[in-house]
Amino acid sequence: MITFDQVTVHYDDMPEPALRDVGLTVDEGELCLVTGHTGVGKSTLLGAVNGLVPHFTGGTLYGRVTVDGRDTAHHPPRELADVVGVVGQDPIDGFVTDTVEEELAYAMEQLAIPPATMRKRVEETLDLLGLAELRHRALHTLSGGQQQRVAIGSVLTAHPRVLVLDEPTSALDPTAAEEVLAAVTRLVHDLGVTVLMAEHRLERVVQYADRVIHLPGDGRVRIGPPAEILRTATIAPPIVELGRAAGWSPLPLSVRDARRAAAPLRARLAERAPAPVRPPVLKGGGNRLLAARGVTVAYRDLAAVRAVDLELHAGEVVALMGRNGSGKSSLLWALQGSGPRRAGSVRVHGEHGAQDPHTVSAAEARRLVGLVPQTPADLLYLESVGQELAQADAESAAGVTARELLDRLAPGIEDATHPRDLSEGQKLALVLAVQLAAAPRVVLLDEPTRGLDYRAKAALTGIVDALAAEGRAVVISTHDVEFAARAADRVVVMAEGDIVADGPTAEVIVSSPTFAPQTAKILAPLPFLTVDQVARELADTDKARS
Ligand SMILES: Nc1ncnc2c1ncn2[C@@H]1O[C@H](COP(=O)(O)OP(=O)(O)OP(=O)(O)O)[C@@H](O)[C@H]1O
Ligand SMILES: Nc1ncnc2c1ncn2[C@@H]1O[C@H](COP(=O)(O)OP(=O)(O)OP(=O)(O)O)[C@@H](O)[C@H]1O
Repeated sequence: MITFDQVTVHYDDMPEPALRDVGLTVDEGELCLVTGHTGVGKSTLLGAVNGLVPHFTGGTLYGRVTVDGRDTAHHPPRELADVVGVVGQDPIDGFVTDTVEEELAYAMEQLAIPPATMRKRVEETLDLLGLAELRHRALHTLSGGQQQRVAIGSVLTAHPRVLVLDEPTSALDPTAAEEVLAAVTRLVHDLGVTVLMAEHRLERVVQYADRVIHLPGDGRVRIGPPAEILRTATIAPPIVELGRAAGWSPLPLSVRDARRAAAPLRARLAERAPAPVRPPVLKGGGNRLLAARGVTVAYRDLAAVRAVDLELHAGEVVALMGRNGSGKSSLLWALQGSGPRRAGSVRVHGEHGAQDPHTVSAAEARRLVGLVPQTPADLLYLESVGQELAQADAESAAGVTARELLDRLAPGIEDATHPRDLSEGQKLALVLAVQLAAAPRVVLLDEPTRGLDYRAKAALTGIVDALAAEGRAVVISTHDVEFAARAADRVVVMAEGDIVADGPTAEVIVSSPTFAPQTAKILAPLPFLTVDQVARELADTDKARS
């Protein structure tokens, strides 16, 4: 269905090609997962399938890509729209209309599908993706996850035979992600749709993949069965890390298989008490940095945040979790001061006593509370990476430079590169570096792991740990349960604008079928959250024995 024949893609001004001599064939009805570190060329590979690369991105494509027999060199994306549906990494970028219903119908209108069929498919898709209540909403008023669902829906309505999905679940809550992936898998199994999907959160998708295309980073690709590729890949979900640490063969890829393989491991770990979980940071242990009382955010008659009380203390890393649309971003913007707040108060303790970031100057507010938004590229406006970094350092008083932070998150980005030409993960890493260099008292990160590989997430965990150790408070709104398990001491869960749970990470997420990380699911009832904890425990057991 899709063939790449000796494909090399070279972007102008880049020293090395993004793809080099790639040859591969994806059969009809196959679901292929594309993996690789941040910025290795996954989006480039996906973009080449419908000709977005190079027709829209610039650069040069050598070799030949065909889809359903059509050569993309001679068919621009528009002429492939009846065969290939593409969902890009940033849903807002792809929207062409104003409301949910219009967006769902747009692709079909372009293909001149009869109105009666269109109507039926729009209704089906609204149900399939849980969008019925939002059908008349303006797209720009939707939460990040709601927008991502619309983007996926708008592609599905056209019934393409090939689906190209670039990180399709990055903004979705765990349940929504499962539902969307189940829907995609059904298309593959029942209708023979061919899917090429790039995703960093392998724990969510690997069990659905027929084959994995791994980009090791030199522009080439390896393709093979998931278990075979993941045995040696530098990128692996927790389940695979655990399997490697425990020496399981064959490597299980689903929690169910892993639980079976894990019986001896559970027995060995159970021998030792006490529980190994990282001791929860006591709430109130550090100084109180932020106190929010009765914070209410409403958009006309929709109450997004309802009278929320929240305290943040020095040294805390808090994960803010909850369904799409539960009010997380609205709460963060209200805490930061520039978002709407209908009622309530926010006090941040800075050099000049307790201040409301909403009433001080923008520069002062930045030193109190820093926020990295869900679409970080909005914050990049200079001509080069170097200028962005220099500007951040000029404004900051922190001991670490923005360049140092960037190199820890995404190594190898040159000063001269235009921010526009960075991959999504690289853009995020740049914005994180710029914001964190300012070292505000309270750091708010809205879904900061989109586009980040496991290595970058580990680096981000290290950076937020260091910020906390310096006496700052960090709040991370995230759907990435594996990241939350590693990075956060405390988890706050929101539902429909309320805080419904607040406590130490282990307590809040282990007991939750939605938020439990893979390690917890595999080793339950033992209280392990991460592979690192298991590995440490095994090392200690070995030491005790010898
Ligand atoms: N239009 C462009 N012009 C110049 N360079 C580009 C362009 N698009 C991407 N690049 C570069 O090509 C490389 C591969 O980018 P690509 O977006 O394919 O990576 P990716 O694997 O999808 O990354 P991520 O995991 O962050 O989504 C990156 O180094 C990026 O900076
Ligand atoms: N400008 C707006 N106008 C109207 N409604 C809005 C607006 N912004 C957000 N909403 C609605 O408020 C609710 C909360 O949105 P918010 O973005 O805070 O959720 P979230 O928990 O961050 O979601 P996600 O996990 O999908 O990012 C959602 O139902 C959303 O549709």
